[in-house]
Amino acid sequence: MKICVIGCGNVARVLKEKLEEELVFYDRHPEKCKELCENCFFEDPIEMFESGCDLIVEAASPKAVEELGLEAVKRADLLVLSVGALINEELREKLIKVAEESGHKVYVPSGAIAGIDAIKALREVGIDEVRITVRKNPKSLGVETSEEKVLFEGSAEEAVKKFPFNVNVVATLKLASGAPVKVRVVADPKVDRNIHQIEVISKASNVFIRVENVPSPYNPKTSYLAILSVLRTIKEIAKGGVLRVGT
Ligand SMILES: NC(=O)C1=CN([C@@H]2O[C@H](COP(=O)(O)OP(=O)(O)OC[C@H]3O[C@@H](n4cnc5c(N)ncnc54)[C@H](O)[C@@H]3O)[C@@H](O)[C@H]2O)C=CC1
Ligand SMILES: O=C([O-])CC(=O)C(=O)O
Repeated sequence: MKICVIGCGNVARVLKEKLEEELVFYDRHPEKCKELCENCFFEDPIEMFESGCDLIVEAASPKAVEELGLEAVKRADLLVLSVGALINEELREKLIKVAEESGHKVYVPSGAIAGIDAIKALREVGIDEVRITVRKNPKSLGVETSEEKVLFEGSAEEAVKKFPFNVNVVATLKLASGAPVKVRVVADPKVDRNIHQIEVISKASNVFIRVENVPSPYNPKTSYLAILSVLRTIKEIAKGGVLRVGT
């Protein structure tokens, strides 16, 4: 399997360390790819997409999904990590349409959260409410404060606009649940983990999820779990397999 990666940052680095598949990269800053590997990067994303990718992994930014998502999914299956971009219904629908027309898939891994399996199942009875509190060290949220501070309370749509590199998980919750998602973002100098606390209220179950994620090695904003989730998704795609576990 040949995997083409958009973005040569933290996620890309770990993929390079952990995967045995053939990997090639593109980044709007080619010097970042050069650091990663001298001979396996492209300066032009379309050239990379046309080099015969089996899977394109977006590990860059919501902006990259807007700029390159459609061109990517025309040519291969696409895994989107900057899920915040998909909260935009117009872009999401276009991406789905192009994927259908070209016979490709769009994968959205669970990323830095858990419980997507139950949330998808509960959709069958309708979900009344989803709430998430994202708690990170102030440094990860780009603020300075010596005490706990609520930076944001509002909708998923507003949250992803305000914190494009910190709350992609909110968009994942929204896509999985189909319900309104109420978001709080808290800067907490006492924590050194990225903590996501989720409550899902429905007729069939109330679900309470708390993940306390170790930040990833090259970017503390991004939880290591998010990269593990990408790795596992790629391995399951590569393996095919008949046994599918989880909703
Ligand atoms: N779905 C989820 O649960 C999670 C999603 N993420 C998202 O995954 C993405 C990757 O994360 P990291 O590797 O930690 O970020 P990073 O900041 O370490 O690396 C991103 C790389 O992408 C490049 N890039 C950004 N915009 C681009 C564009 N428009 N075109 C080409 N290259 C571009 C940057 O130059 C940088 O080298 C981020 O958007 C992050 O917010 C992170 C954590 C959890
Ligand atoms: O990695 C995390 O903890 C969450 C994150 O940055 C995001 O959702 O964008």
